[in-house]
Amino acid sequence: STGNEVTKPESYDVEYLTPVSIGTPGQVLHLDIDTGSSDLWVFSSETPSNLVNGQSLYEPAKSSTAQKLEGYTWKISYGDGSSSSGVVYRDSVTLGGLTVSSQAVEAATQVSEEFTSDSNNDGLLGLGFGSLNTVQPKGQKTWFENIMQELDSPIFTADLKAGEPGTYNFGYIDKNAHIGNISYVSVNDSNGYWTWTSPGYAIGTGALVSTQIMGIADTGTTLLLLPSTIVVMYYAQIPGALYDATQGAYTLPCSPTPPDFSFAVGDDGQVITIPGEYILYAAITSIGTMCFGGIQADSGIGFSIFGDVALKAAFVVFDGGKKRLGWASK
Ligand SMILES: C[C@H](Cc1ccc(C(C)(C)C)cc1)[C@H](NN)c1nnnn1Cc1ccc2c(c1)OCO2
Repeated sequence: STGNEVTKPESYDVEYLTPVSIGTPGQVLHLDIDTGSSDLWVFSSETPSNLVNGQSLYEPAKSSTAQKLEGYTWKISYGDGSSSSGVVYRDSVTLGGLTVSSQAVEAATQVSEEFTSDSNNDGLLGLGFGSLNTVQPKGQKTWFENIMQELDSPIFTADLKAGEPGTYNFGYIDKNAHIGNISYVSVNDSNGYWTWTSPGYAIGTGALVSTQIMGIADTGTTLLLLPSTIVVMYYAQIPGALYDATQGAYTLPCSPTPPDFSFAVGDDGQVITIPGEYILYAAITSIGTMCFGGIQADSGIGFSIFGDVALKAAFVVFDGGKKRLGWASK
């Protein structure tokens, strides 16, 4: 089988939300598909009402196929400092027309302020590797791990776009969604992430700098987080760019458009070029002269993060069968 689903960007492409149907009859929630985590958790009837602020709720009591996993709990904290925790059900979960009849659905009984204030986000659907799942006493498989063997091919693809809806495809590669060939690189899943190594980068029209950048392909992170040395080099090319200690981030003038940023994939010379305008993230001053940089340092994380700023410049194949990533321009 194959499937596909549209995913829509929130403002500034901070995240992309995808409709997912849970339970019988289906309860549609809009989830943040996140290849950098492996819990499927949702706002629910068990989320204290003072922590709910417009989100849609999963109500297991209204699903004839919901089964409570007695004694099972989950608790997750994310790299941005946000967190959530709760209890666990098994229920039917349909994404892109594909149904997993017995998927672990983690109902939140606690969410941090960042989730409460994000009214359109009803939860996360992790598509990392199951080893990252936080359910106790037994870790649960992701939706993709559960559907994989039914797919024509054990893959899914991400085609995120700047400021417009994109697509997740499951089980097939849409040849019309990419230009030129797809370069594949091996994935090291030992830390549970889609971890790969880029052999180099280029700034603007400059020559490729050969250096290994080890990072994760992460649909759930907004920005491109790279080694500080590369980030300093990039912003050094931009008059007026500066590290704003109060924001803890690099900022740059909102015009003119900054240089493109390219990263190499594989040993066949494939490069993905991020247009400079993707690196002009939100304006930080009301007069709109200075912008938040879409490239920031990965300091303290231990690896780089190829988040949405990078992913929306590419067509990306997440190959669960061969544990590899495919990158193509589009
Ligand atoms: C942050 C997201 C997970 C998330 C998504 C959305 C949200 C809100 C809805 C409340 C907006 C919170 C959290 C990411 N997903 N793989 C993630 N989950 N765990 N680590 N990361 C990536 C990381 C890791 C480290 C860092 C970082 C980022 O920013 C700064 O330092």
